[in-house]
Amino acid sequence: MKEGKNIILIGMPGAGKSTIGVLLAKYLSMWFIDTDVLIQSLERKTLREIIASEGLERFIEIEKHHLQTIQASNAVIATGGSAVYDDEAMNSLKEGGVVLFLDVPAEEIERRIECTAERGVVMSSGQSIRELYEERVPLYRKFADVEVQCGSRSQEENAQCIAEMFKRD
Ligand SMILES: Nc1ncnc2c1ncn2[C@@H]1O[C@H](COP(=O)(O)OP(=O)(O)O)[C@@H](O)[C@H]1O
Ligand SMILES: O=C(O)C1=C[C@@H](OP(=O)(O)O)[C@@H](O)[C@H](O)C1
Ligand SMILES: [Mg+2]
Repeated sequence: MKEGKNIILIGMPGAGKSTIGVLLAKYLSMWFIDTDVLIQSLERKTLREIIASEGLERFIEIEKHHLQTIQASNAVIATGGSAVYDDEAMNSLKEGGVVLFLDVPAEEIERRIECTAERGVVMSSGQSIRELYEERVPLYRKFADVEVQCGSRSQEENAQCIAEMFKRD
């Protein structure tokens, strides 16, 4: 990988972007940015509060704004699962590095996420995780340079395996 390039993680909520991302940054001596944490600290509200007060569409606009203002290099960037709803934001992230889709099967995501309302997931009322997965996978694939199957390995194994891919480059 070219010096200074970012590694951008995309995927479903609960796929492990945040937990694997921080390990990957440690293994590769890179910065780590969690865009959810970034948005919360800049907005001084939790994502759940933003979604509750502003609604889903406005949340996506706020997320887009903050994703477009990221000026990072040599960073692992863990995005929120809804980042792919905005083409411009994703293209601006993609310009700065390699986009990895961390794919975890819908059944495993269902096991990991007990309450989508509590987590603040961008989904319509009555939509199931499986339906959300089917809606989003084409979007994750649209922006991904690499797809990594993360369902059957531990977070450390996933991070090690991804780190090896980049050490070889
Ligand atoms: N193999 C695994 N890889 C990543 N996370 C896992 C794994 N197994 C269980 N988990 C759990 O799933 C959750 C993943 O959450 P998180 O990293 O916040 O995902 P995301 O940022 O993609 O929403 C964590 O609670 C983590 O402990
Ligand atoms: O997929 C989603 O709709 C969302 C995922 C969350 O991030 P994680 O993917 O890190 O859980 C966060 O950005 C927001 O609550 C919306
Ligand atoms: Mg996360």
